[in-house]
Amino acid sequence: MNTLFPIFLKLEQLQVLIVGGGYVGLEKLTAVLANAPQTDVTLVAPEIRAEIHALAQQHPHVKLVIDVYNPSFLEEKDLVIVGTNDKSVNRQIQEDCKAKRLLVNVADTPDLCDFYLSSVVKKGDLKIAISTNGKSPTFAKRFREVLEEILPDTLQETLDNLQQIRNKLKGDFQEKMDKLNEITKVMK
Ligand SMILES: C[C@@]1(CC(=O)O)C2=NC(=C\c3[nH]c(c(CCC(=O)O)c3CC(=O)O)Cc3[nH]c(c(CC(=O)O)c3CCC(=O)O)/C=C3\N/C(=C\2)[C@@H](CCC(=O)O)[C@]3(C)CC(=O)O)/[C@H]1CCC(=O)O
Ligand SMILES: NC(=O)c1ccc[n+]([C@@H]2O[C@H](COP(=O)([O-])OP(=O)(O)OC[C@H]3O[C@@H](n4cnc5c(N)ncnc54)[C@H](O)[C@@H]3O)[C@@H](O)[C@H]2O)c1
Repeated sequence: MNTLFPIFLKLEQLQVLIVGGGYVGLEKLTAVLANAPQTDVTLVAPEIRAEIHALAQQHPHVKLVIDVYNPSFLEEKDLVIVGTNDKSVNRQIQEDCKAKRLLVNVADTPDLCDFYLSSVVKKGDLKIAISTNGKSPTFAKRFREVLEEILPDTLQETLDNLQQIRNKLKGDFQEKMDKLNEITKVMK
């Protein structure tokens, strides 16, 4: 049973720390910015890949710090993603986060994660997050590609129309719900 509870974070209102500036750091920073480009992200590592520097130049809210991790980096942070190549450092950061009740993801160690990143399907305002319960990120990626292919581009128009109708509907909550369920019946 997949007991993960999905939520959609307003990440641009939060302070994110990424520790590690290698491939994993790049992958996770890319995932954050692809969804929430204005997020305040601090990325700390003694060595930071050139692609990360390039991303930071395009995203003014990304701050790069060339340093090794120490607990002071956790101050004022809401969410932490860890991906150094030193397992003992990763474990130490996870323990520091737990002590401060910060939510933490240790990218290559599911047992140490409070949350996983998901594969994300985007069609305009529609966003679908895919989880395989950690069983196969590659399956999640492939399934994202399948959904991206089959979802029609007209979806955004449908959502915009539905929003307009929703804003215009009069009556109490139940009446509005009945009307919206009626209009969207064709989708079944
Ligand atoms: C979805 C996505 C989101 C993202 O990262 O943005 C994501 N991984 C992606 C890609 C990917 N990651 C890996 C490969 C190589 C092939 C393979 O192993 O399959 C590929 C494929 C590729 O890159 O092509 C390696 C890998 N990943 C994890 C482990 C450790 C382990 O399983 O023990 C190892 C092995 C390390 C090793 O062997 O040493 C762990 C996790 N990866 C997760 C998410 C979480 C579970 C999500 C779920 O429930 O499915 C979880 C648990 C934690 C987390 O990272 O949050 C993103 C696809 C985005 C997209 O394209 O749509
Ligand atoms: N590359 C992948 O796709 C992948 C996938 C799954 C798991 N992993 C595992 O994840 C880990 C990281 O992989 P990678 O490819 O990003 O490694 P990498 O060698 O490219 O990068 C490691 C990063 O960690 C930083 N670092 C090391 N010690 C640090 C410290 N004390 N404080 C802050 N930063 C520190 C380094 O400066 C570097 O930026 C490895 O253990 C790897 O086996 C990698």
